[in-house]
Amino acid sequence: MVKNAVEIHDLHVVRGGRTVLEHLGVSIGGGVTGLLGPSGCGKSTLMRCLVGVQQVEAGSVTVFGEDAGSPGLRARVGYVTQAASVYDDLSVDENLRFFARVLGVGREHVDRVVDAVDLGDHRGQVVGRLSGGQRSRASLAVALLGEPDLLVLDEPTVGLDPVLREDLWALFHRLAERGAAVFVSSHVMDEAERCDRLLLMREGRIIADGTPGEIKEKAGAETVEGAFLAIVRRDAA
Ligand SMILES: Nc1ncnc2c1ncn2[C@@H]1O[C@H](COP(=O)(O)OP(=O)(O)OP(=O)(O)O)[C@@H](O)[C@H]1O
Repeated sequence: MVKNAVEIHDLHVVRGGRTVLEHLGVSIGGGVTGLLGPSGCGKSTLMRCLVGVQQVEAGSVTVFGEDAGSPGLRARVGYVTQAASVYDDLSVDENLRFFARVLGVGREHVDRVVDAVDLGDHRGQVVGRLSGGQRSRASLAVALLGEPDLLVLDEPTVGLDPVLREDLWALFHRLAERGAAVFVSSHVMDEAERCDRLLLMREGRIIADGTPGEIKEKAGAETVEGAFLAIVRRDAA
């Protein structure tokens, strides 16, 4: 199990003249860590910092001891954005074989990741004709090709039906059990319970950090959503 996959210190990000992340500090280790907060609170921006594609005003982000985005991290970090990152005019198989070549991994990995995301029945189908959920699973399959030690998943379950959501969360836990650090964002509070550790975010700051149980207990709330509201009200008082 990875202990401190990610170390963030005093991270400050301004986008479009607005402060989006405010002197944020946090470490992320093994297991499934959820980043939850309302739309626009800065989740995607934080994830972009982890993979080294966000311009930052101040602070540092290291991943496995190296600066985020370093070439040495390329094979160790898998990143799935909200937009599908596969080619629409290629089939699932063709996409995976192409990315396997780019990443320098053997073809046998294609079978593994197709099974992992349960796209076996759609291998030969052109991605442009898949449903939104199937397309996001194809993107996830690409991210799994290199067997990353850190998986950064930006709202991977948006638009998926409850059964697929359940399957994907089970997959995240299987990956974490095999030793990967899995960092998943969501703005759906009912996904919180599925995380080993939760970071609640609001307006560029982390306002709670703990297991779902710890966060609820500390806030005196029955649900994570209730805890979020209680913390916001307490902060405003
Ligand atoms: N390219 C950009 N230029 C300027 N500002 C941006 C840009 N992208 C995002 N922002 C702003 O940064 C803030 C944080 O956006 P971000 O996408 O990180 O939020 P989020 O929590 O991921 O939201 P969502 O859940 O809706 O995806 C928002 O106020 C947004 O308007």
